[in-house]
Amino acid sequence: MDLKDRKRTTRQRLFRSFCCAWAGLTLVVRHEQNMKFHLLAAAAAVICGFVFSIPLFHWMILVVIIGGMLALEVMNTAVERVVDMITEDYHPAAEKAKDIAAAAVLVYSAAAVVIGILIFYEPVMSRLFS
Ligand SMILES: Nc1ncnc2c1ncn2[C@@H]1O[C@H](COP(=O)(O)OP(=O)(O)OP(=O)(O)O)[C@@H](O)[C@H]1O
Repeated sequence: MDLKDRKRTTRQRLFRSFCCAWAGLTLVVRHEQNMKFHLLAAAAAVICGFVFSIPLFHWMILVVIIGGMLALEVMNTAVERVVDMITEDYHPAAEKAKDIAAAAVLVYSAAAVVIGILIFYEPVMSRLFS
């Protein structure tokens, strides 16, 4: 913490932290293709939630899954940026770091798909065959 930061009140520091986090989020949304895809998938899940009138508990699961997915994509982008800052040349360690960060997103995406099926299978089937 520098001298300028120490002079700030707690509320000012909190507000500044929020502004930095917001700037990071808008950066990822604007520049990352994968984030746009995740947002589209999240919007589709929310629309399906309304269409099939899923219960409150399922909404809660959906919110956790969507929030986790977006947060993980943000962290993946942060890892990519840090690696790019360290080296722009090909480096096996850079490759491993980026691949491992991407693997975290892949694992969570697979879990999200399974949960999506568990939530929507029954309402979709009953709508189709009723
Ligand atoms: N400096 C590097 N050295 C070695 N391999 C790299 C390096 N940078 C990227 N790679 C390889 O290329 C892949 C894609 O890296 P890149 O930085 O382009 O991410 P990206 O395609 O933008 O990822 P995402 O689609 O998640 O945003 C990495 O997973 C890694 O395998």
